[in-house]
Amino acid sequence: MSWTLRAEGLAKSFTLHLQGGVEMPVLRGAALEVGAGECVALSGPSGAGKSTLMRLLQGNYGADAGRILLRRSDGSVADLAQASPREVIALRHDTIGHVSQFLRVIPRVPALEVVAEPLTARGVPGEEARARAAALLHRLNLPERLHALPPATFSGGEQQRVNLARGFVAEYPLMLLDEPTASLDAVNREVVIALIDEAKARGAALVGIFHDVEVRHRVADRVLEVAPLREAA
Ligand SMILES: Nc1ncnc2c1ncn2[C@@H]1O[C@H](COP(=O)(O)OP(=O)(O)OP(=O)(O)O)[C@@H](O)[C@H]1O
Repeated sequence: MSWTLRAEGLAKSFTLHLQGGVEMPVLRGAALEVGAGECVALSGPSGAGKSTLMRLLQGNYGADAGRILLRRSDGSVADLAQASPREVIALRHDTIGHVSQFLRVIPRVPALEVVAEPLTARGVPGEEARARAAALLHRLNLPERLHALPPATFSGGEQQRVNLARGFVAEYPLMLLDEPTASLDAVNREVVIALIDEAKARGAALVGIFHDVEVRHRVADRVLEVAPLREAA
């Protein structure tokens, strides 16, 4: 199986300015390879560095050392760890899909537009993009009356479903899922499990943090243990 994500030798420390600039290492020599159609779950105790690793894979944090190789849909390979801010934005546009627990949106943009945006940004005509966005929102049981409203006032679970629809509406080679079912009821949790299975079937590589053990068990092909550094040392 060919890899879509290959990260190696990743290191990340934080500088604690409130404690006299002391350096706190969180990751050292972290490595992860994920193939097309595979889902890897990050596990490990609270504070071990799972979210930090996810942020590195998303290009939110710069790595102190290491490589994050990504295979784009045209077969070319990019190193996210060496990418310029402009290249990071381009990779998020066409290669890295992301679903976080919390929705960050531009104020006053309706939910339907929030979900359709990754498609229109790729050149899909507006009407088709909105139709695909609406179909996904329906599948996630978001009431139609909410589609035209900005999600700022939505409940936690409604916002999470908008976030999920935005993440799954376009076909990214790599999907990063940070607690994608945290605020969902059992019915919508099943929808998310089906969306993950479909993404795997079309050849996406997925990395997720799933605190819901049943969800993790059902979607993950492998579990990567992230061990706390100070205990590991
Ligand atoms: N921006 C930051 N500045 C300083 N320290 C940070 C920062 N982000 C994370 N840390 C620290 O790095 C360590 C790892 O945090 P991280 O959020 O990656 O853990 P986690 O495994 O995702 O934990 P949880 O399961 O509780 O979400 C923690 O000790 C945390 O306090």
